[in-house]
Amino acid sequence: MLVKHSSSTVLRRQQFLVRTLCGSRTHLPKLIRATMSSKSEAADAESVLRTVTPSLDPKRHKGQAAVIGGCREYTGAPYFAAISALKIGADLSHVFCTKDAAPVIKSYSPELIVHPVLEESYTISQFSEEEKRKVEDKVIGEVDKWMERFDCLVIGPGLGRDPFLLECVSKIMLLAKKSNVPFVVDGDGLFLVTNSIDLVKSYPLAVLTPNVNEYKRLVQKVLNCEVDEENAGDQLRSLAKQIGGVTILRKGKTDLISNGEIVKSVSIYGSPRRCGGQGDILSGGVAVFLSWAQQLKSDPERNFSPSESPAILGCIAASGLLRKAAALAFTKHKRSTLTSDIIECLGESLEDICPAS
Ligand SMILES: NC(=O)C1=CN([C@@H]2O[C@H](COP(=O)(O)OP(=O)(O)OC[C@H]3O[C@@H](n4cnc5c(N)ncnc54)[C@H](O)[C@@H]3O)[C@@H](O)[C@H]2O)[C@@H](O)CC1
Ligand SMILES: Nc1ncnc2c1ncn2[C@@H]1O[C@H](COP(=O)(O)OP(=O)(O)OP(=O)(O)O)[C@@H](O)[C@H]1O
Ligand SMILES: [Mg+2]
Repeated sequence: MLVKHSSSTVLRRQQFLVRTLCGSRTHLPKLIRATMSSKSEAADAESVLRTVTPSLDPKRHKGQAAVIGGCREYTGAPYFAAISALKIGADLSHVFCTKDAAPVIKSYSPELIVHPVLEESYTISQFSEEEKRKVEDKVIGEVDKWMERFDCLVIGPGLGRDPFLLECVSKIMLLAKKSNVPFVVDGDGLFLVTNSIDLVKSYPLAVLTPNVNEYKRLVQKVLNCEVDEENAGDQLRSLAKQIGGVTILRKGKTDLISNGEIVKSVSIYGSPRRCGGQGDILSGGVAVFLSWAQQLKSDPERNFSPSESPAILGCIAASGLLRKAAALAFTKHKRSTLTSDIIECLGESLEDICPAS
């Protein structure tokens, strides 16, 4: 069993140090000072959530999200991302996964539309190159016929790292870009993108949501250096700029968000419980809030300033909501808090900030 190392003991120790020191920033431990002094502006996540979340209007069309992910090893991650998108407000949520993963994901919930279309190398190992190309075309075609219905994609939760599957997913990214569909890249999608940065470079509707490992690999590959905690905000800005202004949400105790121009931070709420799957909830949330923010942008009565990029707003809103739901779930379940408990708290948390009526 893989157990995620909890950083809460370290954090508790740091918080204790902050309280016992005399309050001057110059006396704070280096790591804490670094987080506080990085050039980022604290976002008002609740206000962004109120701005971006639409009222429930029966005239609106069905908003659809799709998750590209789910393979033999991982069925939880795509489920968490897709069900979170639904719980937050998507009207339909699709999952495109491998044939082995599909019945499992379907069995978790009848709410999801599950497409068993992705193929891994082992299923085509006997095929000639030409036959493999035909399979690839079929996979791409299966996704393409749905593409125009999607308001946003999440690419990567539980995708795995099979080379043939990742090759197909890189073609799906090209399709999404051609159709101007925004996408959030997470999990193994980031493994793919880190090795082929051009897939997302300069696409303004791409959001990358790296965790600590994924961020480290991105920094090493793109900036050719190590993660610099002392200048976390500036380094994130450089990274996003270097990738042509894509938006990056660097997950951590404080979530940092940049599009190469501005750097925002979200640190309200949160939970000390680090159960796996919280990043998947976040990716589904970013997809929904990003597509809502994009709809706001197209409203002629709204004047969008550069700091109100839909991708940035989507990240701030999703981060604020996930952290609130995680905090609420923790008050109820304490040490036994699981990702599904946090998902159950998404509705109550959003309702608290943006009542439905
Ligand atoms: N219940 C589930 O199904 C969950 C599945 N998850 C999925 O699990 C996958 C991995 O996510 P993590 O956050 O654990 O990923 P990480 O990249 O943080 O680490 C995963 C593991 O992969 C190893 N690794 C690192 N570089 C590698 C490489 N080049 N080739 C092969 N292995 C390498 C690391 O040693 C580590 O043990 C993602 O697809 C993610 O979405 C997670 O979202 C958590 C929940
Ligand atoms: N140390 C922390 N303290 C409080 N909240 C945190 C901490 N680290 C991460 N988070 C919150 O949890 C969210 C998910 O981040 P995390 O680093 O767990 O992602 P992940 O590793 O991709 O998760 P997953 O297990 O789903 O793959 C972040 O957006 C952040 O809001
Ligand atoms: Mg993850």
